[in-house]
Amino acid sequence: MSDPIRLVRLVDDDPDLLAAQVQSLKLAGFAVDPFASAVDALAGLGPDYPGVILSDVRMPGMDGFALFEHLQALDPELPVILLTGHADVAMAVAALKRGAYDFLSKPVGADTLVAALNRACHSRALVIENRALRQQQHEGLARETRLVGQSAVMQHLRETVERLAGTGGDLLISGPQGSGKETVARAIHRQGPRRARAFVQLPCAALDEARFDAEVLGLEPGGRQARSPGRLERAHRGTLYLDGVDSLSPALQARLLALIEAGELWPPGASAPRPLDLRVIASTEGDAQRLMREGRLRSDLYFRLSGVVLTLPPLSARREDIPELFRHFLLSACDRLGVAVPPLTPLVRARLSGHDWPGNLRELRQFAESHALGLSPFEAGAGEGPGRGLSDLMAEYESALIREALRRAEGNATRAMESLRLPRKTFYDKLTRHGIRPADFRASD
Ligand SMILES: Nc1ncnc2c1ncn2[C@@H]1O[C@H](COP(=O)(O)OP(=O)(O)OP(=O)(O)O)[C@@H](O)[C@H]1O
Repeated sequence: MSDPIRLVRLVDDDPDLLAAQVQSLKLAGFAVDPFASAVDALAGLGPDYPGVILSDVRMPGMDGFALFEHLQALDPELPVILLTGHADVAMAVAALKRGAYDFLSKPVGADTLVAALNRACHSRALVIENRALRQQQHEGLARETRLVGQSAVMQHLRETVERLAGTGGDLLISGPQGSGKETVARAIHRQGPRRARAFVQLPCAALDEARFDAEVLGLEPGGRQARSPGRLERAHRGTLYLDGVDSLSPALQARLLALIEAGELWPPGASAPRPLDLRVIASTEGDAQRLMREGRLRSDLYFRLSGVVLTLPPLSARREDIPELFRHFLLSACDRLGVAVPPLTPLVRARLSGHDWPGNLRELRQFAESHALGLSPFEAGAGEGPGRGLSDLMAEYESALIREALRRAEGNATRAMESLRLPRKTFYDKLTRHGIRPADFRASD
């Protein structure tokens, strides 16, 4: 994500305090719109306001709590920070439970205020970005995450997804690599009661002790709150997808479970806990019960999640879906790359019907994408120089995909690695092999 917009609508009926706060926030780099009353602050405010609200509580006429109620009705995801006196703390805690972003007891130190506003702006930017992405999906990208396939297994799966989505409960999805676990989890989220909230993926394979605090809790080394919220906080009221939960160490599984079960988070320095309300969907590559027996999945976590277990079959068990899936991936790729749809050759057809697809849908998708790019190894020969064999073409394709992922992630190696779903070591090995440097994809300041 690019840097968030640091825009604050500031409400205080005391003109001196208002002027002082405007000045200090501007000095800290915020754009500030000051208002002397809640009614003025509401005027002209739409549901997609890109900034955040900072309001005093005690004001004549409409007070800060009433302003919060109006803002909740306008856009429940708009961060509202309330500045309270000692006497209002109980009500402020109640407002927090109803969705206020934070409250700060007066007098507030400049650092505390700036840190809270930075976090709120970041969270707002994520919400706005998510909305834009959702909009794009509705406008055509929906087919990227549609559950394609007419086999009996797929039809049954679609019905199950629809039924489970409505229950809002936690669940576990198991299936071989690339078989569609995340796609199914997203479909359940999208059709469920939390669809307007975030779907946050947590790639468990990438987490060790050090990265757990940063990724899950949004903490910097040393325990300070980072500018961007952790994934748990981002998933509040939405769905948290624990991708490959069995790859987390047992100790981290226990920590994660304790956090989820507590139903609240205590960011360092916070005056009250933040509520944490999650739907948890976890995935494992192997059979979850076996993983539990082998000690790779803690039994308490298993029992929390295993009320419903969905098992996805390998692609080889539903071969009749292969042609439709291939067409779907090919059309999506051509659309995205802006290239004409290449014809299906007998060799490609033979591959589709003859290969076992151990990498399941991901492998089929990559095959369709390489065909869209004219890199299909089975079509090599015409137009390709002598000596360019299958492995050259595959290497070229792999390098192109990694570069594209880094470009999209603006040079952020972790994000690129996650989007490619590669383990850290494999990703860095590939960077070395192809001579790719993430820094080359970062915008120069
Ligand atoms: N039923 C489906 N219809 C269309 N596309 C699908 C379907 N299932 C999966 N895909 C696509 O196949 C690819 C792999 O799917 P996904 O990432 O959901 O698998 P996964 O099981 O979560 O993978 P991993 O084991 O690596 O975590 C993705 O590109 C996804 O968009």
